Amino acid sequence: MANSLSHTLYTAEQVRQLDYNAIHQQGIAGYTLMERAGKATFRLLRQYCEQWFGKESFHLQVLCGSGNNAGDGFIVAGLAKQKGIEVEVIAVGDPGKLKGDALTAYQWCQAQSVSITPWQENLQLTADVFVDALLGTGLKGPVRETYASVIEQLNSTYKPVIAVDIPSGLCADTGTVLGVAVKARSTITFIGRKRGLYTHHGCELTGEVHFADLAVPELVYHTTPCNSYLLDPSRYLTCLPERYKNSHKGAFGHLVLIGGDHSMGGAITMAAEAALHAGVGLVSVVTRPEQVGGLQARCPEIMVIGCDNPGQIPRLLIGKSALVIGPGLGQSRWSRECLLAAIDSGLPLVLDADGLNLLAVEPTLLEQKKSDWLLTPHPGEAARLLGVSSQQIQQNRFASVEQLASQYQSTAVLKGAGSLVCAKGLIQLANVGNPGMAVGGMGDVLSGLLGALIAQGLSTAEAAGLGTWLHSYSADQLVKLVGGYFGLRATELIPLIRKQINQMAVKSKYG
Ligand SMILES: NC(=O)C1=CN([C@@H]2O[C@H](COP(=O)(O)OP(=O)(O)OC[C@H]3O[C@@H](n4cnc5c(N)ncnc54)[C@H](O)[C@@H]3O)[C@@H](O)[C@H]2O)[C@@H](O)CC1
Ligand SMILES: [K+]
Repeated sequence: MANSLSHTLYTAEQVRQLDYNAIHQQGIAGYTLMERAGKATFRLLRQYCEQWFGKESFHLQVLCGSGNNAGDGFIVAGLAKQKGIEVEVIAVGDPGKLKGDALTAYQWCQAQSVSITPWQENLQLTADVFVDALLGTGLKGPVRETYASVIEQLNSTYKPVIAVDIPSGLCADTGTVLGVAVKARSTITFIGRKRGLYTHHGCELTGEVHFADLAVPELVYHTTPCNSYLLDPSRYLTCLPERYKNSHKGAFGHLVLIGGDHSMGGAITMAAEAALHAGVGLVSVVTRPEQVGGLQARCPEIMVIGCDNPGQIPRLLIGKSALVIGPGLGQSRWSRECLLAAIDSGLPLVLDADGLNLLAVEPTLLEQKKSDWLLTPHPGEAARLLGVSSQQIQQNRFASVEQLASQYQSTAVLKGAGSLVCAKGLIQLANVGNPGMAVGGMGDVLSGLLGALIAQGLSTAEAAGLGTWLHSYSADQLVKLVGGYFGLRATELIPLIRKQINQMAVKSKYG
C-alpha cells in the first residue's frame, strides 16, 4: 500500500507524540510499551545469537544509560537471565537518576538477580554480544562523557551489537553522528521508524533495521501528521505505459538529451544508453559534432545531432516529450545557451550535473521556468544550489531536499546514501543502494533513466520515485552478481534496470 504506516518515517519529536498518544489516548501504560520493546529486542537477540553461536552458550552484556532507552535494556537483561543466558548489565548511567518506567524496569531486572555493574574506567567489555541501551531518542546534542568513551570502547571490540531503538549517538532526525555513535550489527526500532536510521551515517551504523510497532493501535498514528516515507516501488507499478500489441514507437515518447561539450562525451553517452534501455520510444542526443561518431558507434539506435550552434536547438525540440540536460554539459557559453534553449522549450526537464551548476551560478534562470523540472543533485551540487556547504546539506538531508524542491519549485532527488525524493511536500527515501555506487557515471545513468520515464508519460514525481528506486536496486543486484562493491561500472547497471522494469511491468499486469 502506498505510504502505509509501516513505511512512515518519523522525527524523534513525532515518535514522542506517538508514545504520548498511545499512553494518554489509548491508555496503554508506558511500562507495558517498555516491556514490549524489551521482549521484541530479546526475541531478535535470540534469533541472531542462534545464527551466530548455534547451540553454544554466549555471554551478553547490556549497556544501559539512565533514560527509558535503558529501561528497555533492563527488560532485555532480565529476560535473558530468565532463560539462563550469562548476562550482565553495565550501568553507564547512574541508577540513582532512574525514574518512572525505567526505574521500575531496573527494579524488575534486579529482582531477576541480574548482575548490575556500574561503569568504571578500567572495566572490560568482554561479552560475545552486546545490547546498546545507552541513548535513544532522548539524545540531546553531542554525546557527553562518560558515554562517549564507552561507545568508543564498545566499537573497538568489533563484537556484534544490537542497538535498542537507535544506535546511541546517532541523531534520530538527521542520521548524523553526534560526536560518536555505536556501530551496530542490527537495530530494532519501536513504534515509528526514525528518519535518521535510513540516511547519511545511519546507513552505515544501524546494520539490519527491524521495526516493532509494539502493538500500538493504528488510531494513534492518525493524529500525528507526517510527510516522510520509505519509498515503496509497488506504488509505481501502474505508472508504466502498457505495451499493447499494436503499439508503435511514437506511443512511448521521444527523449532528447543535451550535453557532451568538448572532451566530455562519456557522460551524455551513458545517460543516452540508459534511456535507450528504459522503454522510451525514441532517443535523440544533441551534442558537439565531435561526439557524434563515438555515440553512434556505441548506440546506433540513438539519433545524434552534432550542434555547435545552440540557436538550432528550439527547432530540434519541436514535438519531443522530455529533456535531460546536464551530463557532460560543461559550463562554457555553448553550455549556457543549450540550457537556456532547454528551459525555453517548455518541455519537462531533468537537470543534472553542470545543468545544476549553471543554475546555481545564475539563479535568475528560475524565472524563465515554464515546465516541470526534476533536479538530481549530489550533496555538492545541492550545496551550490542552496548556497551552503555540502556538510550542511548532509547534516540535514531531509530539510535540504525539501528546501531544494520548494526553492526551485521542482521535484528534487538528493543523491547519496539513503537517496531522498521530494515532490509536492512529500519526502520519500529509497532504502536501497550501496557504496559501490560511489563511482563516476552513476548519476549520468540515473538522469537518462529519469528522462526516459518522463518521456513515457510519468510525472516528474513518479519518475523520480520509480527511477531512483530502480537505479539503486539495480546496483544492489549488480553487487550480488559481482560479489562486492569494488569495480562496479555505471553502464553495468543498464541491463539490470531494463530487467527490473520488465519484471515490474509483468507484475503490474499479472500481479
Ligand atoms: N513510553 C515511551 O516513551 C517509550 C520509550 N521507549 C524508549 O525510550 C527511549 C526514549 O527515552 P528517553 O526520552 O527517556 O530518552 P533516552 O533514554 O534516549 O535518553 C535520555 C537520557 O540521555 C541523557 N542524555 C541526553 N543527551 C545526552 C548527551 N548528549 N550525552 C549524554 N547523555 C545524554 C539524558 O540525560 C537522559 O538521562 C526510546 O528511544 C525508546 O528506546 C520504549 O521503551 C517504548 C516506549
Ligand atoms: K540505543
